[in-house]
Amino acid sequence: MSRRSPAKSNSGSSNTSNTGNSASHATIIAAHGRHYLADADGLRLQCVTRGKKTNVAVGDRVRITLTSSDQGVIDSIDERDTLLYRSDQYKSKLLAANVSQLFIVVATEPGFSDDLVSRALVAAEAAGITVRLILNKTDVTESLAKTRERLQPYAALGYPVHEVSAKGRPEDTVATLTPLLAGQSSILIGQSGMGKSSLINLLVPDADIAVREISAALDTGKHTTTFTRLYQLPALGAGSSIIDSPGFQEFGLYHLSEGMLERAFVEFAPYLGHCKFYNCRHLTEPQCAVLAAVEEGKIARMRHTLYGQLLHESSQTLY
Ligand SMILES: Nc1nc2c(ncn2[C@@H]2O[C@H](COP(=O)(O)OP(=O)(O)OP(=O)(O)O)[C@@H](O)[C@H]2O)c(=O)[nH]1
Ligand SMILES: [Zn+2]
Repeated sequence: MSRRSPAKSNSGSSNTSNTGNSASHATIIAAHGRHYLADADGLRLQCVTRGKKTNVAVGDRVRITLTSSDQGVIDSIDERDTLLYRSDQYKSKLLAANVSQLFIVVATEPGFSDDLVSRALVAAEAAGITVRLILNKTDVTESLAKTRERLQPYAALGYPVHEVSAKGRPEDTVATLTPLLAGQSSILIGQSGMGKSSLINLLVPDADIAVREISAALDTGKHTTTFTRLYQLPALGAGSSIIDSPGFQEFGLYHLSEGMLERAFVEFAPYLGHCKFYNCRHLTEPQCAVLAAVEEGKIARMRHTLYGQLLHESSQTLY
C-alpha cells in the first residue's frame, strides 16, 4: 500500500469472464493473514487473494471466482466508500473498509488512554468517518465523575458520548445503541478491558457461534480474538453491520500527510489559513493562529502536543 493512499481502492483487473467458474459478489467478513471469509447472500466462502496481495479489508465488497462450492479467489475489490487503517514506520494495516461510523469504547475503569482516543479520532476524521464515544461501566460510580470530566474535552469538540453499562444495565445499553447502529456500518474499537466484547455479545446475539464458525473456516486455531470480524445486523434494517476489531495498543498514523493532519484536528479549523505563513506547520512559526489559540486556551494543549507528535511520525519514511 502506498503512502498517502486515498480511500479509493484500485479495483484491479477483473478477469472473471473467461475462467469457466461462476463469479460471485461478496462482502469480506473476517480476515486472518491472507485468508479471508466472505459472505455472498448468506453463503460463506473461504477465499484467498491472487499472488501475495494483502490489500483486502474486512468490510470490502469483492468479486470472487469460485474454485469450489465454498471456496474462491478474490479477483477485484469494489471502490471503497471509506478505508480505516493504521500504520507504523514500516507497514500499514487495513482495519476496515466501507464503515460509516467508528465507536471508541472507553470505561470508568480501567482508565483509558487519551493518546489512543485522540489517534482514533484523527484516523476517523482523515477517513471521513463519523465518530462516537461509548462510555461503558457507568455502574462503577466511584470513578464516573472523574471519567466524565476526562471525556468533556472530546464532547466539547462535538464528539457524542453515549453512556452505557453492558453488565449493569444491559437492556438500557441495547436501547441506547440500537438506534445508532440502524442502517450504519459501524466498527467498535477500544483498549483491552473496556468491555467491547461484552457490548458485542449484547448487540449480536449469536456472536459466539459466529466467531467459532469463522475461526474454524479460517483455521485460526486458538487465537480466536485476534482477528477482525463483521456481523450483519439484519434486524436493524438493510445494510446494518458491526465490526469487532481486536484491542488496539498502538495506533500509528504515519500515512497521514501534513495537510490531512491539520484538518483531522477539528478544533484547528477556525484558525487554518490565518497564520502568517501559508505553509505554516503550527509548531514554532511566528504569528501562527493555531499556536495563538493554544496559548489562549481555545485549543487543548494535549491535542496540540499530539498533533506535533503525529506530524513527526508523518515525516518518517513509510516503506
Ligand atoms: N462493572 C462493569 N464491568 C463490566 C461492564 N462491561 C464489561 N465489564 C467487565 O469488564 C471486563 C472486561 O470486559 P470485556 O467485555 O472482556 O472487555 P474487552 O474490552 O472485550 O476486553 P478484551 O477482551 O481484553 O479486549 C470483564 O470482566 C467484564 O465483565 C460493565 O458495564 N460494568
Ligand atoms: Zn500556524
